[in-house]
Amino acid sequence: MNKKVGIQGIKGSFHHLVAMDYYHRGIDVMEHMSFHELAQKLAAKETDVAVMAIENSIAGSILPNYALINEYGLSIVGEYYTPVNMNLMALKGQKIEDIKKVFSHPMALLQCKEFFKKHPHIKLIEDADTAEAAKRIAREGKMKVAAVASPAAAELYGLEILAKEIHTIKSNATRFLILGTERQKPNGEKLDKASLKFDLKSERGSLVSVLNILRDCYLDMTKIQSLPIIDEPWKYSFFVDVVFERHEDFEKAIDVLKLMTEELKVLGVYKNNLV
Ligand SMILES: O=C(O)C(=O)C[C@]1(C(=O)O)C=C[C@@H](O)C=C1
Repeated sequence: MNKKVGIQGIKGSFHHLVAMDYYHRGIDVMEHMSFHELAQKLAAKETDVAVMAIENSIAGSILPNYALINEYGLSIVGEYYTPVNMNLMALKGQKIEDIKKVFSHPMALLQCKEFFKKHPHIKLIEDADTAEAAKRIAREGKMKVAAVASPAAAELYGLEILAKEIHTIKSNATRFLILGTERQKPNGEKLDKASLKFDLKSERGSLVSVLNILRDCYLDMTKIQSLPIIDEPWKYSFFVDVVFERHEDFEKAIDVLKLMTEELKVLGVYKNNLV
């Protein structure tokens, strides 16, 4: 039976392209129109795994997604980094000057801020998904509006690309997480990366003590993200990614961190895919 892979958005979205690249074949892609729905359906086991964008090299972290992973008790079983190519597309036969409104996912619009500064006559409107915006323009036959989406979306929904590669920096890339409901089982791959979540009191030196443990256990921190604990003002949760050579080092660090932090959770141990 095919694996049911949840994505945010529809076919032609960046999530869809990642699902295809990551799994190659043997999957049924399940479309969702929000990250919340994506997390909810995975937690309810209506899908087997989910692909979720977590960070873009221009636009930064998608903070609510950290909270969703935590809230729904999801497990990170893999990660995938991919170049992201943003394009302005509309019904055939128009020029940029004809376009009055552009629809796209807020993360996509953020990645093209510099381009739109040069076209101030265009109104930017946030949408649920890049590909869905493209599909809707095609379906409704709307002139004077455009979408920002992948070349695959232009092709799938029959739109013309008016301006290609409009993202601010050519090396634009997004990190995606592959999520499941259970910890990644040993699969022959070297699982050399982990994501942790813990809470800290705002006390002098509490964070630096944690960082010292990571160093002493030979863990290399690749990311740290804080998020407010909403019912305890001025207290924070920290989401930390680490890479390591030896699993024993990671286990040792966890044993110590359990004593030093509150609510320590291992969100996942998986293969480092950043090469
Ligand atoms: O709308 C899409 O196509 C998406 O897959 C969403 C999303 C995101 O959430 O960051 C994915 C990758 C790109 O960075 C822009 C948008």
